[in-house]
Amino acid sequence: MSCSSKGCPIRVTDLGWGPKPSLFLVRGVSFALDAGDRLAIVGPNGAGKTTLLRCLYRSVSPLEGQVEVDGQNIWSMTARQVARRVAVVLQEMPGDFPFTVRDVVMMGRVPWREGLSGWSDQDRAEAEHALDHLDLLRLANRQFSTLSGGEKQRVLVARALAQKPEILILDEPTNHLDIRHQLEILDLLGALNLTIITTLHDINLAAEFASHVALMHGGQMSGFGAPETVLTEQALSGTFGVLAARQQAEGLRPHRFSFSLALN
Ligand SMILES: Nc1ncnc2c1ncn2[C@@H]1O[C@H](COP(=O)(O)OP(=O)(O)OP(=O)(O)O)[C@@H](O)[C@H]1O
Repeated sequence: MSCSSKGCPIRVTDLGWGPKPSLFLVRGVSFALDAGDRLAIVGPNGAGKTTLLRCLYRSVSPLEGQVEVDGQNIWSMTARQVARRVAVVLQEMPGDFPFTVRDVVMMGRVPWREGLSGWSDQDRAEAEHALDHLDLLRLANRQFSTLSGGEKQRVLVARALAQKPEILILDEPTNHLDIRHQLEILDLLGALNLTIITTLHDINLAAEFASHVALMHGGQMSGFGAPETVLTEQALSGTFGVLAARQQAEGLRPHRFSFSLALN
């Protein structure tokens, strides 16, 4: 597997992390993605999805195992080197801070800034391109804090794209978005030619979006592979404690599920 403009491979081997050695929140997680693959991580609340992501974007150092980006352990790289290859869109919204939308998107260029130099023409061009791509040019001079949740989310995706990453990691990118914007953002992400790793709570959206699905439960990855292999009625029912029923195939949407509470 080699690096290209179409994203970059990532390999996770026997990964484990917790706030202390006696408390692992994720453990024994292994998987590999090739350049351009799209992974959706699904699982119930508290399964360890966000914790796993934190290990992948070098926020916390694993207690066990390793994460390699294009064959290189991310902890043998500087934070800046990783930030040039891996961008992150998190659930938490920055608080009430006095930046415009354009300022926030420009922050994506920080890993590329040399020393104390100001923004280069390329930095400005990449930020404008990202603003345009997310249909944000008309909001570029607005204060970020005045935006709706959905608009903020799009700005944070634009900031990540301005970073020109090869791997894009997202934690619930469809949070705060109405159904139209959910579909739009996944459509946009799917067209990016990057390696994408995202948590998603909506199983049907995950099945449509992803080339690979990982099922997380109790800090472990209980399934990994193609959506049609991993997302079975039995696996979903067991993992989420519900009754999952696969619906009749509908043309381009063969993996749709409906869910109901399991009766004890
Ligand atoms: N620093 C910490 N110390 C102790 N427990 C923690 C810490 N961070 C997270 N946890 C716990 O670890 C578990 C996994 O949390 P995590 O946020 O990874 O789950 P998640 O699958 O992303 O959940 P959700 O779908 O609700 O966002 C949760 O029970 C959480 O309370």
